[in-house]
Amino acid sequence: MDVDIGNALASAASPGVPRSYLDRLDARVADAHERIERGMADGEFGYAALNLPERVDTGAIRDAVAPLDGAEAVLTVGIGGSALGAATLTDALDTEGEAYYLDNVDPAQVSDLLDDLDLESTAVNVVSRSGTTAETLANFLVVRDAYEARDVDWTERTLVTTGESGNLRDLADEHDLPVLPVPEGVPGRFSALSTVGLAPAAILGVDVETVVEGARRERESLAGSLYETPAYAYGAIAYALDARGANANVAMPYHESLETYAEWYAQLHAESLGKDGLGQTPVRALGATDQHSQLQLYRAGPNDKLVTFVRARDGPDVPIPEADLDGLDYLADSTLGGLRDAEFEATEASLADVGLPNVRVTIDRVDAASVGGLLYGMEAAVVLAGELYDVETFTQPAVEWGKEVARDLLRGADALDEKETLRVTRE
Ligand SMILES: O=P(O)(O)OC[C@H]1O[C@H](O)[C@H](O)[C@@H](O)[C@@H]1O
Repeated sequence: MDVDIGNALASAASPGVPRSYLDRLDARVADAHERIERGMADGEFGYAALNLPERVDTGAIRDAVAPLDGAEAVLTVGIGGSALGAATLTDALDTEGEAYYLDNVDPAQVSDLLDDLDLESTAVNVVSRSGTTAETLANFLVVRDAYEARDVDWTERTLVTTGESGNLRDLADEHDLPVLPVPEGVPGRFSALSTVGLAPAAILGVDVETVVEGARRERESLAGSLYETPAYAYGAIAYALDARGANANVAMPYHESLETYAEWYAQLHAESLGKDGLGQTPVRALGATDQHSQLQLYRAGPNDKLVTFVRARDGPDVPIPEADLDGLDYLADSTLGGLRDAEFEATEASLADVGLPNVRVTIDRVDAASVGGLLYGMEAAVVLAGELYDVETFTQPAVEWGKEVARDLLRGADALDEKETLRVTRE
């Protein structure tokens, strides 16, 4: 990936980052890079994720998914990092068959989806790093029950990806289900390029080797200067802008197929950097759609955000048919891609015009190699930012707190504290 951070400099934006500060920050980037390389070399928790392009065994993934060959759909049951990386890949890339995700415990959604699916031809992919996540286990039990109710053998259609122990591992052992291991030292939100993210894509015919190859090329670009490393340039500018008041980080891809990427990035960013009272609030947006909703606020609201555009240089296109209509002459000889590009450039210019910092991330195409590179690059950006913020990038204690409390409530514990109430009701 390439990044253009020009519109985030103090010469173009307010808040903006002075070049002289970036030059000084680059010395810290060099130190952070050394720390990251050391963590990678030692396989330290979290840093090990950046080794995945060299370490992930796509052959083992292919072997594990082989029994599911012929499935027309894959239903992944997982949540957070155990669903978002896979969903980003299967939404971005062409698949042979449909990918569905149960990453919520909404009863209406779960039953509607199960009612609609042809379970006979649907593979089930259950993913939980810890093997204990309540939502995932509950959904899996409901899915299993639905297969049994329709007399379809779920054990022949299920693949599990989990750790060495936990409830999910026990279930897999009990029913002799094929199990892919979660990689050592890789937190869920950094697992897109591992068994966790790649297995559903592999079942659906995605060229996962090329995804990994794209990530490997991005890995090769990691060097001790933000001026040489697109991923670090992005991580450094986001960090420096946050310190200057850009407290929101808007991911705005200009490709419908990258809409889920913005969700993936939101988790990666928020869980990694939202610590010790620090961190930008991630916002998901989609170009050109959100030009017709959120853009009003971006241009005319407070200058408290960084907008990150993600777009491909090249891709499929559709000509806009001629129409003999007054006022539509500007569409003559144009294409949908041309219109989208013009809208992107107009949006970028409109934000630059009011000094709202924005960054342009460019990939070659929305294809396996480029998406692999994008995911890897953004992971490296977040790891670098974590070093600059000096936070514990790879933990998520605040999320764990909520998980514990939910479990206690289900076990019958009383509400923790008296909740303050001020109810306003209709007469
Ligand atoms: O893969 P699991 O152990 O089921 O965890 C799923 C998700 O659970 C929690 O919410 C964590 O904060 C996430 O980082 C994780 O991705």
